[in-house]
Amino acid sequence: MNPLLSIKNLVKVYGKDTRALNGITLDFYPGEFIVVIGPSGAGKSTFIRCINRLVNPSEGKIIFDGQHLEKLSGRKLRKERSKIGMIFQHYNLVGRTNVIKNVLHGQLSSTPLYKSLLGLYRHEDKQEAVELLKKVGLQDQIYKRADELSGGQMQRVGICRAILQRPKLLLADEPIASLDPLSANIVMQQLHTISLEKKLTCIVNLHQVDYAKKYATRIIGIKKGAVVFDGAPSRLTDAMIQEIYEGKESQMTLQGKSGMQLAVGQNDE
Ligand SMILES: Nc1ncnc2c1ncn2[C@@H]1O[C@H](COP(=O)(O)OP(=O)(O)OP(=O)(O)O)[C@@H](O)[C@H]1O
Repeated sequence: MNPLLSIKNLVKVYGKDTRALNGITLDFYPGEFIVVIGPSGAGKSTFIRCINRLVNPSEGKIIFDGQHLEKLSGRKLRKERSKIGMIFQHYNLVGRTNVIKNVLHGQLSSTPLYKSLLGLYRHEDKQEAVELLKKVGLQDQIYKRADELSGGQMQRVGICRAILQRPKLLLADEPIASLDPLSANIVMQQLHTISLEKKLTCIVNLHQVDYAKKYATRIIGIKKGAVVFDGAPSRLTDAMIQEIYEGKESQMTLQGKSGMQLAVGQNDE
């Protein structure tokens, strides 16, 4: 099987000498649900954001669906980017706009500007938006303003928006970091279920090792901008987790009572 995404020797240097990514080479295959873990400052967000060029890499290649994304700009970049859905930690919804319009924003790249300004969305897009919102249990919130929702509900809207874009690849940058454990559990479950149903390739940054083990088909551990683990969840031993989070064991609970309270704490390096 050909990879959907090939990353070759990806380097990102911020400013003069903050080397956030130190030469990452990875292939991602269709249908994988990949969770990226690592301590705070390891480079997880930078890695995810380089893939869709929200952050421009300093060196390396990003070959997605046969296109060298690192070489693209303008309209060509926007076209390729429209095949990559993104879910953000802080949701990035338009607060004063209602839920369904926020979801329909996922289709903006393929909707003519005048139509989106007039709110003239395609019937099939509206139908699918409603279906998606039902799937995540938000059928009663469709016409509510986004800023009236809870964090967990907002993130579920964020998932629907990304899915309505009909992406080949879904990126999620700490999608549950701002949520309480119960909402986090619901969001992860729904993200996983929808990705499976739509046969999407999904790359998710998480601080919670337990969720990584529960949902990932493959876990990638990043430390100081380099890959230090790449394998099946069953291969991620406690010793390996300690190695990845070296010196931060005290902030990490490996087995919480509720089975979902296993956050790896952030530090302020
Ligand atoms: N815009 C930026 N300008 C300068 N340095 C940055 C910028 N963004 C990130 N960095 C630095 O790059 C390194 C990697 O940061 P990044 O946010 O990618 O890590 P992370 O693993 O996602 O961390 P966290 O889990 O805390 O979000 C850190 O040293 C960080 O301070």
